[in-house]
Amino acid sequence: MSAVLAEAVVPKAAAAAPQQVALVLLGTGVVGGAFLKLLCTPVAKRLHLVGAANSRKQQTEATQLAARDLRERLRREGAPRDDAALLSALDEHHAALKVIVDATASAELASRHADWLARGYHVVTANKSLAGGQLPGWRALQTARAAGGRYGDSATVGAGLPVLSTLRRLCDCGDSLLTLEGVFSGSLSYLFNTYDGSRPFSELLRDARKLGYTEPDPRADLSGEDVARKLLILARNAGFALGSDEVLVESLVPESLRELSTEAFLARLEELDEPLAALHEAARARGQVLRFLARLNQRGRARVGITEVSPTHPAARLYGTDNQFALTTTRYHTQPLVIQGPGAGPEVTAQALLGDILALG
Ligand SMILES: NC(=O)C1=CN([C@@H]2O[C@H](COP(=O)(O)OP(=O)(O)OC[C@H]3O[C@@H](n4cnc5c(N)ncnc54)[C@H](OP(=O)(O)O)[C@@H]3O)[C@@H](O)[C@H]2O)C=CC1
Ligand SMILES: N[C@@H](CC=O)C(=O)O
Repeated sequence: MSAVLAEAVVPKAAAAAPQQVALVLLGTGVVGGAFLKLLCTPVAKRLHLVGAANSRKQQTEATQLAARDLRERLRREGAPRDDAALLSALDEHHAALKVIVDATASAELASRHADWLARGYHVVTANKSLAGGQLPGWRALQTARAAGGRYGDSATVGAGLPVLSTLRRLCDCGDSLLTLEGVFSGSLSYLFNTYDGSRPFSELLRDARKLGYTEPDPRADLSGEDVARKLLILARNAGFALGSDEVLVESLVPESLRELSTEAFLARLEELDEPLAALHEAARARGQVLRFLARLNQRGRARVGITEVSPTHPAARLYGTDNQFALTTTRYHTQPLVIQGPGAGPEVTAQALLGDILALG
C-alpha cells in the first residue's frame, strides 16, 4: 500500500533525465577494444565518442569513429597523437558531461589526470599509474577531486569488482580498515591456480597474455608491481599515506630478464620455467601450494610476493582469474569482509569503465 502511495505522490518526471556524454578514448588495445564494443550496445546510446587514440595515431572524424574496425584503421591511418586536438573535440561537443577514458598503461598520460580534472573534464581510468604511483601524484589527484573533479577508478582494482566502492562506503560510515589481504592479480591468480608442473610456466603465461589478462608488458605482473599499485590504491583510499617505496615487493622476474625490451623478454619466457618449477616442487614437497599474495597490516606494513599456503587456505580455493580481497575493519573484525570474483579480462574491465561513465549522471 505505501509503495503505491509513494508512486502516486512522486511524479515520474521528477527524476533527472540522464545527461549526454561526450568522450575521448585513450588506448584501443585489449580493454579499449572491448570498451568500443560496449559503446555499440543500447545502454551506451547517450555516450558520444568524439575522439580515440592509440600510442601513435588518433581520430576525431565522426565517420571514422563510427567505423566498426576503428582499432584496425587507427593502426594504419589517423592524425599524429596530440592531446590538444582531442580535448578540443570534447569542448566542441554539446554534451553536458565531457569524459576522458584512459585505457592505457601509460604513466605519462596518467600524470595528466589531475590537470584534466582541474580543467573540468571527468576522468575514467583503467590505468593505475597515478593513484597507485608516487605519493605526490596521489595527493594531486585528491586535490583535484576535492575541487569537484570526478574520477572513475573502479577498473583499477579487481577489474571492476566492487572493492573500492565498498571500502569507501565503509570509511564514509566511520569504519576503519585494519588489515587487507588477498590475491589482487587476475593474471597471477590464473597462473598459480593452473600451474601444476605438467605444462611449462611460460606456456601458461603465453595463454594468459592471449586471453588479455596480463599487462602490456607481463613483467609488470610478474614483478609484483601491478599488485603493489592495487595495494597502494586500496590503502590510500583507506587513509594510509603509503609511498610506493613502502611496499615490500618480491619479484618473480630473474635479474637477467629485467632490463630487456618487452619484445626481447617475450622471446625468452622459457627462462622463467626452471625457477618456477623449483618453487612449485618445494611447495608441493611440503604439502603446500603457491599463491601471489598482497598484505597490509595494522601498522601500515605492506608486502606483495609469492607465498606457500596450505590447500585449505582461502587463496588456495580460487579459480581462473579470481581475485580475493579480505578486509578486516573496526566493524568487520571477527571475520573479514571478503570480496571475490574474476579480476582481469577485457569484458569485465571495459564494463567497469562503462559503469563509471554512466554513474557520472
Ligand atoms: N587487461 C585487463 O584485464 C585489465 C587491464 N587494466 C588496465 O587497463 C590498461 C590497458 O590494458 P590493456 O588494454 O590490457 O593493454 P594493451 O597493451 O592491450 O593496450 C594499451 C593501449 O594503450 C595505447 N597507448 C599507449 N600509450 C598511449 C598514449 N600515450 N596515448 C594513447 N594510447 C596509448 C596502446 O597503443 P598501441 O596500440 O599503439 O600500442 C594500446 O592501444 C592498463 O593500465 C591495465 O593495467 C585494468 C584492469 C584489468
Ligand atoms: N594485469 C592485471 C589486469 C588487471 O588489473 C592483472 O593481472 O590483474
